[in-house]
Amino acid sequence: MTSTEIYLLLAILGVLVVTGGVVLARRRALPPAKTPAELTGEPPARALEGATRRAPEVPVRPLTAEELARAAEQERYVAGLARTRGGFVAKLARLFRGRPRVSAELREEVESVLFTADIGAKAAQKLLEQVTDLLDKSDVADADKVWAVIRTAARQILAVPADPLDYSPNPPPYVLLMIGVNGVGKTTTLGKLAAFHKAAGRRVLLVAGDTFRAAAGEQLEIWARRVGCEIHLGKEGADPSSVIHDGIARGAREGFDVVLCDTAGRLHTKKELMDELQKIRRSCAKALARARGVVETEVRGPHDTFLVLDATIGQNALAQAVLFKETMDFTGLVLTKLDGTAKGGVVLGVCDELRVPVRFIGIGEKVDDLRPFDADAFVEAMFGDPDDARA
Ligand SMILES: Nc1nc2c(ncn2[C@@H]2O[C@H](COP(=O)(O)OP(=O)(O)OP(=O)(O)O)[C@@H](O)[C@H]2O)c(=O)[nH]1
Repeated sequence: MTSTEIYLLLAILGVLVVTGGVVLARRRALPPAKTPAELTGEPPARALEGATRRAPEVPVRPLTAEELARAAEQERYVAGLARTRGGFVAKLARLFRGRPRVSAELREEVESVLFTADIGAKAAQKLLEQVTDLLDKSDVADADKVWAVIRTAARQILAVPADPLDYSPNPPPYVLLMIGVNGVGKTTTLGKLAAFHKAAGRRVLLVAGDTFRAAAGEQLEIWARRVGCEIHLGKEGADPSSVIHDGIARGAREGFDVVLCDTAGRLHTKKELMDELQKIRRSCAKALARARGVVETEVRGPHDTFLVLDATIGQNALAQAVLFKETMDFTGLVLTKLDGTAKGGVVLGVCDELRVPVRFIGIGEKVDDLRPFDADAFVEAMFGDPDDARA
């Protein structure tokens, strides 16, 4: 090796040593690489988990028994009112189908549906006014808005202000008189009501005040056996006022919580039969006054009198109720057979016209096919989700 070659080799070695020293020195000067924990600021275990973690799963809370019962109840309500929903509500829904925006021209069509529905002219007018108001504000309105306006107006009509029923008067028993035209469902409703009270733990006495028709007493006896409650029967052809008076007196004497009195069906046009109802009402007052130890004039009548209306006759039920009211006071309404008719919209008509609360509705013939009336649940079942109804 020549001396030149030796110098060259030494120079290369020198460069290498210096470069290596610089790199080592720089490495020492750099802080160590951060761990995932240090980068995220989380404790080490959680930070490492985080690298493989998915979005947190929201635990599905099982429904409570109460929520399940409520959902089942609404489902039953909806099923029971399926035919009613198929009436004017379905017709309205068809008008809005496929029209996300509706013009004022639709007003006439809405008017025609409402006024041919079995909801009575006044209720129809109220619903129409709401729709017109909305359409007047602009040339076109969102179909959803029109639908919502109809729902809200229907709810306002149905929500007749009323105190909740008081089944615990002091002293007991609570006395209810059931009245109405023949075949509307008085006896059946009483049987279902007996079951309703029994389930609530009340002692129930049924009173067979329909002494006109022998089969009526037997029908009520069948209900009493089915429900497991007692019955007070008069002789066939006996004066219904006296049978009902004695039934209430027995109810008070024997410590019943609830006394439910049936009456014979009658047409509101038959004066003598309507007079008989007045006499029955006075007998109730007399029996209750005795039970309370007060003078008769201090009691007006039974705690409640329910007029039963058959929804399948539509607007005729409304006319019936108006005429009944002229001669006999009633504190509540029961609309039966809503399961079998597209004319259930009459509920709107009677609520609007009479401003007497609907207390129960019948949605079938079975013992549990009676429902306390609830305006919200009814509107929900009738109008439901607009998209569903318009589909
Ligand atoms: N589908 C259906 N049928 C009902 C309902 N309520 C009563 N009914 C039926 O209507 C018919 C007449 O019922 P009743 O209870 O006998 O009527 P009522 O008013 O006592 O009759 P009268 O004693 O003759 O005045 C029976 O066949 C009942 O089963 C209901 O909500 N839905």
